[in-house]
Amino acid sequence: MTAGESHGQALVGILEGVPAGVAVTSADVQAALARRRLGHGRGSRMKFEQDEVRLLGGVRHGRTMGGPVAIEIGNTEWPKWQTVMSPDPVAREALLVDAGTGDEREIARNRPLTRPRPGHADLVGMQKYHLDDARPILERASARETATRVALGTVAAALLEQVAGIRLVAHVVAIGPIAAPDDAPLPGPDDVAALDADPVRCFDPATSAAMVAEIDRCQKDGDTLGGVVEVLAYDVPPGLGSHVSGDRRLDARLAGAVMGIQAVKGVEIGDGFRTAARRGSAAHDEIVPGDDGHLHRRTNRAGGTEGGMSNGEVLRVRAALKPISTVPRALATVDVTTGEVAQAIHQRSDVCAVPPGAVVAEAMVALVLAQALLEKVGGDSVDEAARNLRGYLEAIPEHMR
Ligand SMILES: Cc1cc2nc3c(=O)[nH]c(=O)nc-3n(C[C@H](O)[C@H](O)[C@H](O)COP(=O)(O)O)c2cc1C
Ligand SMILES: C=C(O[C@@H]1CC(C(=O)O)=C[C@@H](OP(=O)(O)O)[C@H]1O)C(=O)O
Repeated sequence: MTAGESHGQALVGILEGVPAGVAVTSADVQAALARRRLGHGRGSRMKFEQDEVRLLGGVRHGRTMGGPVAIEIGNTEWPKWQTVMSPDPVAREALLVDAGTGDEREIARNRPLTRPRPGHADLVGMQKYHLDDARPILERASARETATRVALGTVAAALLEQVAGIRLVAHVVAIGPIAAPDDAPLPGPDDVAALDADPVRCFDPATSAAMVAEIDRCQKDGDTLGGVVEVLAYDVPPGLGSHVSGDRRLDARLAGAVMGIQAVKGVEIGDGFRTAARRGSAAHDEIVPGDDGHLHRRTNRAGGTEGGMSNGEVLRVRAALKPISTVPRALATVDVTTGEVAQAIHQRSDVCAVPPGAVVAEAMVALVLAQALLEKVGGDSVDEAARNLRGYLEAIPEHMR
């Protein structure tokens, strides 16, 4: 669960069900949040605002204790917003459009937002809550909230690695029309530093350069871009999730969690939509006996799930993000106070949020996998969960592994 607004004092996240003994520190969370701030095409806010992390509960001396983990992320821009976003009532005069400061930015902050942006939550939110100002809607719709998901995802990722050796990596495979070749090598878990160093989190250098150029062209044109990200999870044991009901299927749970990220409009597991165009003989992953006495797959088109369960292959989840809806060359809308045609709100925004989208998608996959792993193996501590996992895996007959 997360709470907090884009320009509020802080965001707060609570993660329940974490076993004791997961090694995690504020520095780990801070490092994950720093990765979410990276990416060519991010707006000016990413440069001047900082994420101030505080582990408020559930962790002692660098280890979880078994209770809910609570993480606060302070917004360092709060002093500028403390009147506009004050939780307690403020004097009416303080909210007048020009509260006497003459400062253009102050005036912009106080002005009611009456020109809803096509593609954002503004208009439908105003309709739903009977509002004539979009502020209360966009504050919570904003993807600022994804900072909290990444913070909680850090705990989930630590749990996955420490219980099961599962490691995740996320990368960008397309920005606008520029896509990495289908046969480009996949990044492994040891390639995270290289991806962090790439301006668009793309593993293919030539594609990365073309993506940066496309973002620059787009910015010059006063426009915005979307794209496609991919999350890979290595060493996921078979049997997480379940075939027995739709809501327990791992693929369904991954799709729901990833689709829940702001701006995500499509989710694929494995080859997803491309599989739909193939014949069955070219769509599935044949099972072959290996020289090592274990079972192997010739391919991994399924992307690590069959029948709603992880199948032991690398998990591959893709998400399509639409272009940012706060378009600098603003789109047509209506001013809801006058009914006149107008240009949509635009003060500042990201040109492209696909690289941070990859980091957020990784966090969501980590959260889903952590829950599915604990459902499978149980345990109140990391050691107990790891022991249970070993017991489960050892009980799979040798010739079936
Ligand atoms: C990391 C990230 C950053 C975003 N930055 C912006 C932004 O600067 N401006 C904007 O209009 N939308 C931005 N968005 C997208 C909006 O939050 C999103 O489009 C909006 O909440 C409406 O939800 P929907 O697109 O899922 O329908 C961002 C999304 C993500 C994942
Ligand atoms: C603050 C973040 O992203 C924000 C997400 C967002 C939106 O509408 O989703 C709009 C922008 O905020 P603002 O309008 O204040 O510039 C982004 O900067 C963040 O990711 O930390």
